[in-house]
Order: sequence, then C-alpha cells, then structure tokens
Amino acid sequence: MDGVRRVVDEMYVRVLADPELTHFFDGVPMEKLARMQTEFIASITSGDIQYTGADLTKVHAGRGITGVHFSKFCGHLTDALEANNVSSHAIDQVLGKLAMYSDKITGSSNVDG
Ligand code: HEM
Repeated sequence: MDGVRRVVDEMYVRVLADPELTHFFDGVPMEKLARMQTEFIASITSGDIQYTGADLTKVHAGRGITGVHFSKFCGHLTDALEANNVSSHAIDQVLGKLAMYSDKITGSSNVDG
C-alpha cells in the first residue's frame, strides 16, 4: 500500500499540473481522493485488498470527463509508475486493468473517446 500511495501522490501532482485536467479537481478533498484511489489501484492489482469507496460510475458521472481526459490521466499514472521504477510489464498490466473502467469514468460523455 505504501508503494501504491507514493505512485498515486506523484500521479496527482502531475494531474493537477495539467491544464486540461486540473479544473476537474477544484474543491475536491485531495487527501481522501488519494486514499481511495490508492485503495482502488491496490484492489485491482492485489487480491488481498478491498476497495471500499464510492461506485466509480456515480462518482464520475456528469463531470464531462471524455476519453481524451481518461487517456491523459492514465498517461500521468504511467509517468508516475515509471518514476518509481515499476517494470514496463507491470505497468502494462495496470493499464490493461484500468482500461476496463474507462466506460465507468467517461460515462455518457464518451463521445470523442
Ligand atoms: C483509471 C482512471 C480513474 C480511476 C481508477 C479513478 C478512480 C477514482 C476513485 C477511486 C475516486 C474516489 C471515490 C471515493 O471518494 O470514494 C475518484 C474520484 C474522483 N475522480 Fe476519478 N478515477 C479515474 C479517472 C478520473 C479522471 C480522468 C478524472 C477527471 C479528469 C477523474 C476525476 C475524479 C474526481 C473529480 C473525483 C472526486 C470526486 C469527489 O470526491 O467529489 N477521475 N476517482
């Protein structure tokens, strides 16, 4: 969990510095978000951890998140994983799992992605 948390913190530094993504996080309690995101990523990469946060479809609905935003977000995660010396094989596995959630994240705004 500590390793995942390091990666997640680094990812959100990059996401918040991205002019196309930062406004989505205005007013969002980032400490709680980082905690839940850590739990979520840990849960999809290890069978021992259970995600206890909000339903991903509900929490992202109505925010106007497109496939382009989703891809950029995953790009920042990739950079954060690389910066923490995660192997490219393991990175591919994480990205492959996350790709399965893209419909939940982008919802009905998935028009251009
Ligand atoms: C693989 C992609 C993604 C995953 C796995 C993911 C996962 C999560 C998780 C676990 C939460 C916390 C839920 C809770 O508080 O219980 C969350 C919240 C949030 N996500 Fe995502 N997310 C993804 C992509 C995105 C993208 C691309 C955006 C916007 C560009 C985004 C914007 C948000 C916002 C604004 C919240 C905070 C909601 C709130 O607390 O009010 N997410 N996400």
